[in-house]
Formats: sequence, C-alpha cells, structure tokens
Amino acid sequence: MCDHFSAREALLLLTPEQMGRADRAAMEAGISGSLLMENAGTAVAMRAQEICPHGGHVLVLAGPGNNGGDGLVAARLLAERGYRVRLALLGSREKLSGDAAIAASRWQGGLEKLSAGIDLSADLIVDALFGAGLGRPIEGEVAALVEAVNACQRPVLAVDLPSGIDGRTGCVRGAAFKAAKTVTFFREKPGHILLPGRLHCGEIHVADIGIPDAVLPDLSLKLWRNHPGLWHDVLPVPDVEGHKYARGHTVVVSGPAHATGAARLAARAALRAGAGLVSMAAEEDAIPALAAHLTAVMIKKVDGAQGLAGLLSDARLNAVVIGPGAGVGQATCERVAACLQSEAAVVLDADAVTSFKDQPARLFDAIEARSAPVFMTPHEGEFSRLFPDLAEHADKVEKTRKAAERAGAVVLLKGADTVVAAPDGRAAISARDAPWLATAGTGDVLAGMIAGLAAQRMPAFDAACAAVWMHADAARRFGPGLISEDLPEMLPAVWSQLAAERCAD
Ligand SMILES: NC(=O)C1=CN([C@@H]2O[C@H](COP(=O)(O)OP(=O)(O)OC[C@H]3O[C@@H](n4cnc5c(N)ncnc54)[C@H](O)[C@@H]3O)[C@@H](O)[C@H]2O)[C@@H](O)CC1
Ligand SMILES: Nc1ncnc2c1ncn2[C@@H]1O[C@H](COP(=O)(O)OP(=O)(O)O)[C@@H](O)[C@H]1O
Ligand SMILES: [K+]
Repeated sequence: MCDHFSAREALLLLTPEQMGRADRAAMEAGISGSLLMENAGTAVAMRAQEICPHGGHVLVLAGPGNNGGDGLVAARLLAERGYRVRLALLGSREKLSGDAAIAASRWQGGLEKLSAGIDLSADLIVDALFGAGLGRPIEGEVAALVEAVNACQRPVLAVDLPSGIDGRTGCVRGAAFKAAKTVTFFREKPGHILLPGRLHCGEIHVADIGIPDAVLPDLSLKLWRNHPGLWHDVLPVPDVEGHKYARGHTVVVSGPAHATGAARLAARAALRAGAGLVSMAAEEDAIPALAAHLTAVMIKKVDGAQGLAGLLSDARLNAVVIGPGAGVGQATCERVAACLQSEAAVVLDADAVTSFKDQPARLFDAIEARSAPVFMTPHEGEFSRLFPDLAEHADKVEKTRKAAERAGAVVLLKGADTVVAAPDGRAAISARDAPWLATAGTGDVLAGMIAGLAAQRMPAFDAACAAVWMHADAARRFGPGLISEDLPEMLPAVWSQLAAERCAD
C-alpha cells in the first residue's frame, strides 16, 4: 500500500466473516456472485501477467470452494491471453458448486489431480486453494504440497490470502504458502497485516470487484490499518499566534538516581512530538543525574506520591508518563494512583503496568473513577502480567480490545504488528516493518510521544495510533544502526512529511 493519505474508509479491515456479509449485501443489491468471481479472477490474471512474461507457464492450484473458482477464472483468462496454463484441482470437478462450478464449466483446458508430487516447473504458481473459507488446519498431502511449493523458489501469487493463513488472526493453520504477491478483494483483511500472516503475503493488492462501499455502514466496522489517513485530520498543528502553553505541558515521572535514562528518552520524545513544555518530576536523589543531561526539559522536585499529586494538581500539566525506569513495586503503584487522581491524560508504561500484576482491579477501578484518558503500552510480557487470562488468545485484535474494555484505557499491545484498541472497540493494526525498533528504550520513546500528542489535546485513540505510526516512520527513516536516542531526532522529518502531505491532500 502506498504512503500517501487515503480515505479512512479505504483503511477499514474486514474479517472473513464480515467479508462474507459484504459479498451477500452486494448480491442482494443485484450484483451476481458469478460477476464478483469473474471480476476477482480478472484481477488475479492481471497481476499474474505482471509477474509472468507473456506466453509463460502458469500453474494454477485450485481448491474446492470459491477461492478455487477465482483461480479457474484466472486460468481461463490467462490461457485466452496466450499463457500456457496447467490447472490442478483439489477434489473432483463434480463436487464444485455454485459460482465455482460455473467457472469450471467455462474452463476448456485439462484438469490435473492435485497432489504433493505434482510437477511444479512453472514461471508462476497461482495459489487459489483456500481463502476466506479456510475452516481447519492444512494437513497431509496438501500440507506437503505447500511445503514443496515454498521450497521450489518459484513466485507464488496468492488469491485473497496465502492458503493456510487465517484471515482473521494472521496465524498459520498447519502450513501456509509464502507468496510474492497477494490479490485480495474490496478491502484488506486483518490476517494480511497481523503476524505472521503479513510475512506470507508479499506485496498486497486490493482489487475492486464491484462490491459497493454502500455496504460498509451496515457492517459496523471498527478495525483499520494504522495509517495517516486515519488520524491526519486531527494531528495537532501549531497556531500561527499560538504560545507554548497552548501546546500543553507533559510531565514525565523519573526513576530513581540509577535509572533516569528511560524517563529522559520519554521526555525528549514528548518535546519532539510537539508538547509546548515538558517537565521531569524527580525525587531529590535523581536530580543531579537529570540536571547533567537535560536542557529544554525542566526538572520539578517531588517528594513521594504525595509530592507528585501536589505537582499534578496544577491542571495546566495535562499529560503525564509514568513507568519508564520506575521500578516494580508498591511505591510505583502509589505514584500511579497519584497520577490517576489528576486531570491529566496518563500514559502507563513498563513498570507502571507490571506493578499492578497482583492487583489489576485496583488499577482498573482507579481508571474508571476518572474522565481523562489513560493509555497502557504493554509488550506481550507486560500484557500477560496484567491480563493473564487474555494472553494466550490467538487473536491479537480481540485480546487487545478485551483488555481495553476491561481497563477502560487505550491499550497498545506492542510488537512488530502493534495493535491499538480503545474501550469502545475501535482498533488499528500497525503494518509498517521497522525491525530496527527492536532495541532498548524505544518503548520509552513511544510512551513520551503519546503523552506529547495527548498534551496537545489530540483525541486519545488517534494520538495512540499516530504515535505508533510516527515511531515506526522515524525508525524507517534512520534505518540500520538505530538506537532509541535517534528516534526523537527523526521526528522533525516525520512531521515535515506529514505536514506536506496534509497540504497536498
Ligand atoms: N463469496 C463471493 O461472492 C466471493 C468470493 N470470492 C472468493 O471466495 C473465497 C471464499 O470462498 P469459500 O467460502 O467457498 O471458501 P474457500 O474457497 O476459501 O474454501 C472453502 C472450501 O475449502 C475447504 N477447506 C477449508 N479448509 C480446508 C483445509 N484445511 N483442508 C482442506 N479443505 C479445506 C472447505 O471444505 C470448502 O470446500 C474468497 O477467499 C475469495 O477468493 C471471490 O470470488 C469474490 C466473491
Ligand atoms: N521487530 C520489530 N518491528 C517493529 N517494531 C518493533 C519490533 N520489536 C519491537 N518493536 C517496537 O519497539 C518498541 C519496544 O518497546 P519495549 O518492548 O517497551 O522496549 P523498551 O522497554 O526497551 O523501551 C515497541 O514500540 C515495539 O512495538
Ligand atoms: K489462496
């Protein structure tokens, strides 16, 4: 998907079940299933022609359902256009039904029986075995074929989803093709973006097969690909006449003297994210270390949780980060409670999450009692401490949503496919590869960025999504060799590009 802004609606993700409802709604609106399949197969053939030289040898692997039907249409069109097409079918032609049977009746070529030992010598292999209808793990002969195809080094074009990838969760069920390209229809599915599914799809193309956008409202969709199109219209833009106080004041709660670095990373990130002022709340013993390093960030001396509560009673301090370097234990719980008593937006990161391992209800009750937003930024380990019953859930979107609803907070379940979920069920999945982020301290930077955006009064869900995207964009701009300190320094370039695209939009 390209990086320019696209409409919010274009970023919606449909589960296979929702896609089935969209198909049915389109058919009720008078668009026949056969036409949808013809359009799907046409889109597949077009992509095949991009990969395979004219007249080349294409092997189509067709399954017993409509995914196979799409493959049959593509096979026919490619043969008509001069390609040498072989078609291998799983199951018998007689068992095909509905639109797939119609597609088979139009196929004039031969049919091979699909088996693990089939001849794979082709310029392109089209995977039309299973798509939305994958109902169980791929096993036996078919699994052996998938492994053989993956080992044979020929390009694979997947129809809708690489067979074996669960369209809802992105999980591999048994075995899954590794595709060079995937053509999907109408909208992307979560399984294209969540890991490991994303790694099996290759380049993703979304084809318009004639399903009208008018079917979308009835589906009550609340899941998007995380992309600027989702939040660019609520990104904070400094006023020509504005002053620093109008851009909000972020407070970062420092760890003790030996652990101040994480909070400094968050503070620097909050400044670069655009907060007008950033202060570090620190106990006396941490101040020398902080003072030796901080310039634009102010230091406010606080004494324990009570001192922190006193500082935060000033309503101008409207966003606070606690957790980076905080230490796990009761003292952190007390300080978190002080933060939650304030009217500021609160970002709970790292130790602030882990400290409530044995008393999550205490945390959730304190969140329920306030109206300002709360963000939680756990990685999988921290998530499992606070939400042990959800940790093993195979569906990353669903488990993040459940956690957000339970906690009453915007939850960011971090990783290479970070999911952001709001208590009202909205969720977004990050799809930007940024492997350089896997280095110490990048999470602290993210927490600071969220607080910097929240201080500027960006709506909570949008602020979290924007921070995740900008964080990955910063990492991609820097590339190899990135350390967490580099991330805030890349943010001016990220902002400039966002501003330029906003003008061009
Ligand atoms: N419904 C529609 O109108 C449209 C559907 N389209 C295509 O239809 C696909 C969905 O079609 P279906 O719902 O028929 O489902 P699929 O064709 O994805 O798969 C269902 C078939 O595969 C079998 N199957 C499932 N998992 C299996 C496994 N692990 N091992 C062996 N057999 C297995 C099922 O018994 C069933 O026969 C989409 O992915 C898309 O490619 C497109 O043609 C666009 C329009
Ligand atoms: N392989 C990866 N690809 C993309 N992002 C990653 C990857 N690994 C980690 N990240 C991101 O880097 C950050 C790491 O945060 P965290 O685990 O809290 O680290 P730390 O505690 O060292 O700051 C998160 O935003 C996470 O999503
Ligand atoms: K497929």
